[in-house]
Amino acid sequence: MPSLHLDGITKQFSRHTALHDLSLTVRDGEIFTLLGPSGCGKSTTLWSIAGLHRPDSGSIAFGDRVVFDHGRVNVEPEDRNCGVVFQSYAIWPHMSVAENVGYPLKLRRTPAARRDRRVREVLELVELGDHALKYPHQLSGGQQQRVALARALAHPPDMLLLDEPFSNLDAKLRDRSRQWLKALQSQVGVTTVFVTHDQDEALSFSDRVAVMNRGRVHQVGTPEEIYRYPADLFVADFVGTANLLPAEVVAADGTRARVRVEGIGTPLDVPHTDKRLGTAKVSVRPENIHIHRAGDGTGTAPDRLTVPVEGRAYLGDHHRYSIRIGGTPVAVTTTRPVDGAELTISLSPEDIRIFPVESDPYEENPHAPVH
Ligand SMILES: Nc1ncnc2c1ncn2[C@@H]1O[C@H](COP(=O)(O)OP(=O)(O)OP(=O)(O)O)[C@@H](O)[C@H]1O
Repeated sequence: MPSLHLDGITKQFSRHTALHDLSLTVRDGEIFTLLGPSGCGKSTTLWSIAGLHRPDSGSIAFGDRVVFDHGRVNVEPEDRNCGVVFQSYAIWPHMSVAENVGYPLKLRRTPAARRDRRVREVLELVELGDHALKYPHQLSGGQQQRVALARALAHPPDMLLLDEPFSNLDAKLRDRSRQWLKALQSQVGVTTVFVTHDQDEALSFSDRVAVMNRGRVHQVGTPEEIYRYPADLFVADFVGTANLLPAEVVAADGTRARVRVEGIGTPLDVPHTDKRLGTAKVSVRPENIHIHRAGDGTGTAPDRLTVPVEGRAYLGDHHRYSIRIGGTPVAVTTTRPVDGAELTISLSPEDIRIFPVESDPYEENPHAPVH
């Protein structure tokens, strides 16, 4: 299966720039997810790969095969050999399941006997072997989506492109469908680009993730890299829950920094590769805020803070507490409940990420239109 290379892709819609000089490499056989808020350009990227949008600059290659090079090459969508599945199932209501799945093969004039064999094969693959003669209205939403997937796989595609394919399914079915599709994808081994705005889906489903905002890629990494080492404030805030606290970097040597966090009495010594000093925000995940319990020297160390509990929620496998550090609302989670009206906490320097505020375009002007 080929890898996928996007180089310098820009796409304008009249005066609006949907993609800014976007470059990405998707490795052979991996599940690569485009994650970002609504309108950030995920679908535009996917459609450009499929040949349904024509970018205004840049190039796209499937392995060594250039399918788009602005002004020079533009391979028609039907010749790119992409299997595409959209959010709406887009299967034909007047055709049976087998006819839907066989349609791309019919278009390619595959002989009937070979077509029937392949249809049976892919229907087995998506576990719909017994439903070949049914019509879409006789199937559940999840089954209809599997028909769409079978149709995308009928003529083995070079790229599988999935645009929010689970978003019409309820939470439980969505979860089951993800697991099932992940197993299927590793069996088929097809290079897959997956679009979602759902961070849980992106983290649980992908080999690697590109986090996008306003037509730009902010970070590419494995789910763990994205979650544990967000590249900037936007990624920290968008992926998972992050408490963002105002801070001041007072010393930095390129490996560690001393940072004063508003509301914490003593400066913290944090791993940090940037040498810039001054205004910053620190991000700390709710599960990384340490709760000190009675009997372990509560309140004696200068880096500890005792604050009122402003809210509490039981969430099945963990408990969440709302507190404030300085004036900032902060969420803290723990698997062991805490009694009492106050919480004593500290921040572990190893779990803190520092983001210089000036360096983050999202932070400078989060609501500016992209032109
Ligand atoms: N055909 C079009 N004409 C004009 N503007 C468009 C067109 N398609 C997309 N856009 C704009 O380009 C930007 C990116 O849209 P895109 O659909 O790629 O975002 P997305 O990240 O997929 O969002 P969503 O999750 O809501 O589908 C948006 O501001 C959108 O309004």
